[in-house]
Amino acid sequence: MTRSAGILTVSDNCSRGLATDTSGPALQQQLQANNWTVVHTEIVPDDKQKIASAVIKWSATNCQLIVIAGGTGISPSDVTVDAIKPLFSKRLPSLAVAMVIGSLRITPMAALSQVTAGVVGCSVVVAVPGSKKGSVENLQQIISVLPHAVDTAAATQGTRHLHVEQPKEKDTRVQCGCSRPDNADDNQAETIGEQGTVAGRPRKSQHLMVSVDEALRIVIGSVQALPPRDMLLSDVRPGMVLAAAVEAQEPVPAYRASIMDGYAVVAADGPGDYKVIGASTAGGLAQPLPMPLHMNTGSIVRVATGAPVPEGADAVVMVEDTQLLQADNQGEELVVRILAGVQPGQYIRPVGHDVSQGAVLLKSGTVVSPVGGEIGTMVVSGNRTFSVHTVPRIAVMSTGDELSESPGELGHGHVRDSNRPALLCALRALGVDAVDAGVVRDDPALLARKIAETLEDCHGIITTGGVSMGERDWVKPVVEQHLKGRILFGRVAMKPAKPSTFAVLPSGKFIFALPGNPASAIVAFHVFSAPALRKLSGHQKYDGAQVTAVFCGADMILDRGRPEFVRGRLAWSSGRDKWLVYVTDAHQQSSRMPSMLNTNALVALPRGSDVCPKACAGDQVNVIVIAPPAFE
Ligand SMILES: Nc1nc2c(c(=O)[nH]1)N[C@H]1C(S)=C(S)[C@@H](COP(=O)(O)OP(=O)(O)OC[C@H]3O[C@@H](n4cnc5c(N)ncnc54)[C@H](O)[C@@H]3O)O[C@H]1N2
Ligand code: MOO
Ligand SMILES: [Mg+2]
Repeated sequence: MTRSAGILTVSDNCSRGLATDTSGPALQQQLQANNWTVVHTEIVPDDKQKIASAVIKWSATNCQLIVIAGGTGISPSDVTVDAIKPLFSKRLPSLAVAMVIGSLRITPMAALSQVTAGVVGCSVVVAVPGSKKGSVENLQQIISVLPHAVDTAAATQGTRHLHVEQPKEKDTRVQCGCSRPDNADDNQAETIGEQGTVAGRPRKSQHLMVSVDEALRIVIGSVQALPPRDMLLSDVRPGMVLAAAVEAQEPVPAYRASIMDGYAVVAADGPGDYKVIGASTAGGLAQPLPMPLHMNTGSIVRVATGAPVPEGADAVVMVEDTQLLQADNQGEELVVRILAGVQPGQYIRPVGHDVSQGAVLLKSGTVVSPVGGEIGTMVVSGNRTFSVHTVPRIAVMSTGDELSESPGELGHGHVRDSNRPALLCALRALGVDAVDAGVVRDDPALLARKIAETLEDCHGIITTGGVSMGERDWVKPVVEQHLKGRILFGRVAMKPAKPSTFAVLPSGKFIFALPGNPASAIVAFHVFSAPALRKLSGHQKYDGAQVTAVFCGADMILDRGRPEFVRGRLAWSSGRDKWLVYVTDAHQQSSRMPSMLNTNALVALPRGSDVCPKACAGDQVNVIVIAPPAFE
């Protein structure tokens, strides 16, 4: 029986093409010789996010073994271990010990390596040194036990129970992804109720509580910028990101242009009376001389702002600095007096004055802003099409039997579906192609079908509701059991939005399963989904506007249980010459949609304690800016 493996080479030099990867091919040969099928190979730089991203991606494809070569040393650039450790649902320290003991027999240098192993999802991940010899020698120490290791990891995943579908399954513990099988405090394995019934539902969350930073790292590591495509300017919208630099195909202006309405003159002629021999108007219409206009010393040509300056002229005189001496009976000017002295070059924009041909006007990665400057500059460049990252197509689905879509009277126990319109609006503001996937009832089979159908033509989906501990909170089990997705986190230490969930499906598409409480859904969207969507859209800076030099306008009580994202209003205080942030609303319950009103910043408050119960007016706090700050 062959098993699947991926080999990830971590090396700055190899990824830049400055060195040849010899470890990857050597490991591939070694694995194949031991009956493994190598299904993925990739080279990434020493970059935590890129390493974590590859591991998450391969793990989501059910790749059984992931061998990472490189970045396990002790230099500052060695980040492999830091990148993968937070992803482990289980550490496998003895595999690392076996590698070290075996390698020490070969070289004392093995004492300096940080070889590591653990479980990510259903994949066993092993990090070995980057040298060809070191990587092969280390893997050799454990190669005989790896088949058993991956089978056990996979079998454990197989016991993952869905409380609706496997009523006989006793063990409610979760063994994969972000679940925490080994945390007795947080998981109550035994229940007295029959599985598949309300009484038999798990009475503790099955999902590891991760920090906001960790959750964000996982999200960002799981998505990549969508590929570029050529686009006509008329299709470019704010929020789109250029995937290639834009160079000027032509100079601007393409001809010597007048800066003023007046007369083109020969500067050396100086003040005096001159015959007007023609006109150059914007658009280059010339009368009576043919284009290009040419004039000689002793004569002048009437010019408009932006019109071509005739050949032979080297300055423009403003009409205000002239006097009309003679006109014909059709009203045409015949003789004009130049009143003031003239400097050569005055009021003429030379060719290429604004934009020189070949200049890089917009760099790759430029985000098209609503200001209009990027679109205008793209036009000016003279290009027809532009390489732009594909815009993510993201669906929003509300889940819940209680949700009403119609504006009429509400039935008892029903609530209006506010999350979906709110998130569709937030998505559109990001420049994302937002798809309304409607409301779906709390029915696992229906939910699975609707999510799968929606994802057929979307890159990802945002659902709200059904991710907590209720007996009709089906979204997490549906993702894992029906859709075979990998939940990368299912609880985050934050208030609101604790049950925020992120999962990747075997297709590589993702699900943000956000809590149903309206403020929770919107906060989680801005903290997790928005950065991911910016990255997907091609933004090079995607982590949101995290600002630190902001001060509390008034005291803010700190929550004792969880770090809190308080809905805040950030405004420039001209009186105090500072950015101050105030809580929008004293009622910050996650059920209260109006707490989002006037919010332009999420204030990231730490957990409170007896020693530090509040952030005081004037204290510096961190905020995530989610809408333009105010000037009040
Ligand atoms: N035993 C526990 N109960 C709850 C926990 C917990 O840890 N243990 N967590 C609480 C937290 S925190 C949150 S947040 C919510 C999350 O709930 P769900 O994601 O399961 O969402 P629902 O149960 O479906 O709904 C919660 C609430 O939100 C309203 N809702 C849902 N969808 C919408 C919508 N589209 N528009 C407007 N309002 C919506 C729904 O009617 C409920 O009132 O769980 C806590 N419980
Ligand atoms: O996390 Mo929930 O959003 O506190 O209500
Ligand atoms: Mg619930």
